[in-house]
Amino acid sequence: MSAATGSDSGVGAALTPPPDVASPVRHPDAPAPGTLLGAHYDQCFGCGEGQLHGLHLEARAGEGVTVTAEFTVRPAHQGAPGLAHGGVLALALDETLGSLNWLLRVIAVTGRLETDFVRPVPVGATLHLEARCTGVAGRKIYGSAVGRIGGSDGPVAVRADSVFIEVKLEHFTKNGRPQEIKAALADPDQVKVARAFEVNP
Ligand SMILES: CCCCCCCCCCCC(=O)SCCNC(=O)CCNC(=O)[C@H](O)C(C)(C)COP(=O)(O)OP(=O)(O)OC[C@H]1O[C@@H](n2cnc3c(N)ncnc32)[C@H](O)[C@@H]1OP(=O)(O)O
Repeated sequence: MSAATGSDSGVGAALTPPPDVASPVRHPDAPAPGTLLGAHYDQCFGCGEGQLHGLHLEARAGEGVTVTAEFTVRPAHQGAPGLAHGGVLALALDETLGSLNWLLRVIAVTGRLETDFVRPVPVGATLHLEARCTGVAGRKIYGSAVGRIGGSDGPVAVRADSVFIEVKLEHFTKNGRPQEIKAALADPDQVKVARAFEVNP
């Protein structure tokens, strides 16, 4: 069996929520609309301040189960001369969609991310992102996001649909490299963040 077909988990699964999908429920303890969410991990390439060339994406809680975020493209993020790499833009969408989990208070990882690149995004441009959870079906969390340039009401440059899959904290402690796991578990701020993601911490 090839790596690509590993467990066959989710292969071919649609990004369209099933008919029995439930509306997402904002957790009562979710950060208030307007709150800056902060990094879920200092070393995250999407949001961590500890990553020199990372995106340093800043996400903010919105109404319901929505978030907004901003990311300014730097020279380290280029694919073509003067233009953001598509993978970096997909990362920005992934990270913004992942931030929805702060509002659900669920730990989840990206299962599938489908991205449309609509306009080139130059170095120096700020990508204004908005994501919303479109439904929850069992462990599957559906979402959509767009990224605009030229302002928060500017034209759409990128968009994505996603399915995140809810996991337990053990997903990270069992699969991550021991030295980073040990450091994270020894950091009270990191443990606090992990608890903020979990229902009934
Ligand atoms: C400390 C700070 C914390 C907070 C940490 C937050 C981190 C956020 C980081 C940013 C986001 C990322 O980049 S996360 C990193 C990138 N992603 C990953 O590394 C994930 C790697 N994949 C996996 O580990 C696994 O495949 C899982 C966990 C996704 C699924 O495995 P599993 O747990 O065995 O689940 P399984 O039973 O197979 O499937 C459960 C249900 O989900 C569906 N499903 C499974 N995979 C997919 C898929 N790819 N696309 C669609 N649907 C899928 C199945 O059809 C099934 O639906 P049904 O039968 O129930 O209908």
